Amino acid sequence: MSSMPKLSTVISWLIYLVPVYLFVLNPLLQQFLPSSFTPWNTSDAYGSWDDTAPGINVTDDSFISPEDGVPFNCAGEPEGLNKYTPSIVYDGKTERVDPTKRLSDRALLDRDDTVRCLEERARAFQGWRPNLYIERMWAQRYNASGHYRHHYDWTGSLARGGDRLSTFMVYLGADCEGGGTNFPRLQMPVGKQWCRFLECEDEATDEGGSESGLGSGSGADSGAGTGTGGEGRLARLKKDGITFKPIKGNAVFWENLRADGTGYTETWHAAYPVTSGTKVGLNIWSWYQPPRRKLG
Ligand SMILES: O=C(O)CCC(=O)C(=O)O
Ligand SMILES: [Fe+2]
Repeated sequence: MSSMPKLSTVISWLIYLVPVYLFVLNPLLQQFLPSSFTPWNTSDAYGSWDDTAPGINVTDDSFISPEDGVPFNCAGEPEGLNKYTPSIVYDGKTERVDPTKRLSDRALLDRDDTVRCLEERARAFQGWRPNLYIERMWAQRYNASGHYRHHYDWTGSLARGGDRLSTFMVYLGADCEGGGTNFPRLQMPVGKQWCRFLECEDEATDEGGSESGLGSGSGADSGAGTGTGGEGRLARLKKDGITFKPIKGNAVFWENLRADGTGYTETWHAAYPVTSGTKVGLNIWSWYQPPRRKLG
């Protein structure tokens, strides 16, 4: 006949098991499991990554801007803009120039006082979040017919090491027609006050037929179709979510990743074609990459 163990027996088991867990099992588990699987790691909501994944080299200063402690002065004058070269598209594996998807030129910004100040403000804005790295900044110049078709800024690569957590889309120059930043999956907010920042339907009717080349097609990777002036633009506005007007000095901020590390599909967006003049954009991208645990 089986009988319940005595309370004193259970207590003596515990006396042996607790140190075995604390000093043997727990250190072993910490060593072999990614910290996302260890419930006591609550320092960050993101966590399902693969310990064997390399991620990017977060000290590679051609990709990110390491916090190197170099002093800077926020009142400094902007200095360095390198030569413009054609912009590239990246599918998570390879980089290439593809003007059907992205037609613009880009120039790497030197990390002068102004850029360092922007990096610091971007970190502060996001609460000095741990494991967040500001990518090197590139200016993007769009001349007439320059555009960037609908895409995500994230690639779903967190499990392979890291991904783009957030985007500041800054309009450095907006001496142009067209060139709005479109989010087809977002809804127009209520209230005329938004028309300062977003394209509004009644503006489209007032304007008549001056704008073209702004249609957005449908399905994956649409964007640079053709429009038909006021009427066409009104129809487009009705079905095309929201479009931020490029206004010099303004910026749009959004987060790309959910708390579980997957990408928001609502962030599908495009740079609509510039129809005349020049737009200069600046992406301030924050790369999130938890530290790798060294095995062995
Ligand atoms: O220029 C814009 O309006 C958007 C640019 C963009 O989405 C990008 O560079 O990833
Ligand atoms: Fe983008």
